[in-house]
This record gives sequence, C-alpha cells and structure tokens, in this order.
Amino acid sequence: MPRIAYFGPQGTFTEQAARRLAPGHELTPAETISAALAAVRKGEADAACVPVENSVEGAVAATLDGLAEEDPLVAVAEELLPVHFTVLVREENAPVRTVASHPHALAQVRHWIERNLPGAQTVAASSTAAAAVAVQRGEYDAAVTAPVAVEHYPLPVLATGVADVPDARTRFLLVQPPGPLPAPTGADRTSIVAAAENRTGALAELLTELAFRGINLTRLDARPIKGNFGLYRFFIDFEGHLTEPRIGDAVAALRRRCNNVRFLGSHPRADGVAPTIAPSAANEDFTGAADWVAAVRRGETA
Ligand SMILES: O=C(O)C(=O)Cc1ccccc1
Repeated sequence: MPRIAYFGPQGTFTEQAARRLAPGHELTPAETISAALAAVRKGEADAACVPVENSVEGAVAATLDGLAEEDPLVAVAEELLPVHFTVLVREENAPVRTVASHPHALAQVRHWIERNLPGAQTVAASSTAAAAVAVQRGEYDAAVTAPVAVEHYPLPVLATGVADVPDARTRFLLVQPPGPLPAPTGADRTSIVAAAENRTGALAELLTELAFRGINLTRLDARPIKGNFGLYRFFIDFEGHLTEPRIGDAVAALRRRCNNVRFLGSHPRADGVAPTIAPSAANEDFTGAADWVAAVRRGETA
C-alpha cells in the first residue's frame, strides 16, 4: 500500500486533504513541509501531501521552494478544501493572552482576533495542529485549528466557523517522484517553474509563449533564488495537460528559451473547471497545422 507523508501532526488541514486524495492509504505525519518532501526523496514515503496556495494569503513558500530545489517531484493530484477555523483554548472562561497557529491561519483570522480577543498576542506555530499541541502543553492560551483538530486534541472549544473571508480555500498537492503522468481529463492543470534570466523582457517572453498558444494562466508566483539577491524563480500554472499538443508545444518552447524549466506536474483540477481556449488554439488546430506542414514536406500539398 502506498505510504503518504503529510504536513502534520495529526489534525492539520493537510491531513484532511491527504485523506481525500489518498483514501485508505497509510498516512504518516511529517513535522514540516520540507520533511514531508524529504521523506519522498529518501524513499521513506511514496508520495507527500502539502498545501500549495490559499485564497487569502497566496502561495505557501515552503512548498514552492521545496519543489524547485533538490530532486524533482511532480504533482499528480490536487485537493481544494474550504478553510474555516476552530479556536481551541487551554482553559474554559480564562483570559486569552496568547493565540498560536500556522502563519497562514493567523492571517485568515486577524480581524476575528482583534474583535474577539483584543490585545491577545499571536504566535507562529509550525502548523495549526502543532499550535493545539502547544496549548495542551500549557505554552499558549489558544490555538486556531482545523475543525478536525478537536478529535485529536480534546481542548475546550471557544469558537467554530471562524474566518475573516467567507469562502476561503486552500489547495493541496499530492507529489511523487517523476513517473507516468495522470491521464488527461479535459479539466487539468499544468505547473512549471523557471528561473527567467535577469534581462529586459525575459519573463514577458516566457509568458508570451503561453499567450501565443491561447493558454490561460491560473497562477503566477515569484520566489527569490536564495543566495542570489535580486534573482527570482517564477512558478507558472496554466490550464491544460502536457499530453495535449498545444501544451506540449508551449512547454517545449519554454524549455528552448530557458533550459532550467522544471516540470511540476499535469493533473486534474480539483474544481473541474474546463479550459478557456482562444480561437485557433484548440488541440485540433495544432495537430491540423502540423499535419499540413508534414504533407508540404512530403510534397503532397502546398
Ligand atoms: O497547519 C495546517 O493545518 C495546514 O495544513 C496548513 C494550513 C494552514 C492554514 C490554512 C490551511 C492550511
């Protein structure tokens, strides 16, 4: 049975995502995102489940950096979870002076804390569940957690359904070493990372390769290349699957322009949204045009 490492400990949002992405599989918590990825690279796990972005705070830097560096890992599936929080406390009816959680969680409940726990100090924890563990240990007064955390950490519940932004979502990836790609479904996402050269127009050229082929971007993030101040890697997600002629053509062009392009996966979209395809950019347009060139080369047409 495949072993899945997930960003834990037990009771994180990522564990919930892992249960949905790999039902019935053996799940092992890792303390950090990079430890979950390292478990796969070392062969201790077959795949890792990690958060990649959320609709309030944006990209999860540890995941992006962890996928761009060291041995390649490729996303084979994604999950989208609605994110609202439960606030657990050490002691019922006691004053709350410190509130711990993952920074992405704290960012999503800032207003709620200002209104309901005025003056409380927020403290970053490695995950929402790690914050609950710290509250159990008596280190902090409250933890902002995933709703399932209460099953693992039986602390008094101060509030449920907490969220500054209604309908916030987090997207999670299931990543594994390069292997056969998941089959295309017609509603897929492809991800790459590339370090564009530091010269005028370098990023625009990469994006233009996608735009020319009528490919709709779903995300663009920049992350600094550590040790090279002022240089960035660009994480580009777009609609479509590498096996499609229009996508294969675009990814080949990116690779031609930029030999450090790394493929981060083609997999079904969790929201099932089908691509927007610009006029003359359908796969049949690409194969039709290539067939015509082949026939011209053979001298059969002009
Ligand atoms: O800490 C967790 O529970 C995570 O899985 C990371 C996270 C944090 C905040 C919102 C969504 C995911």
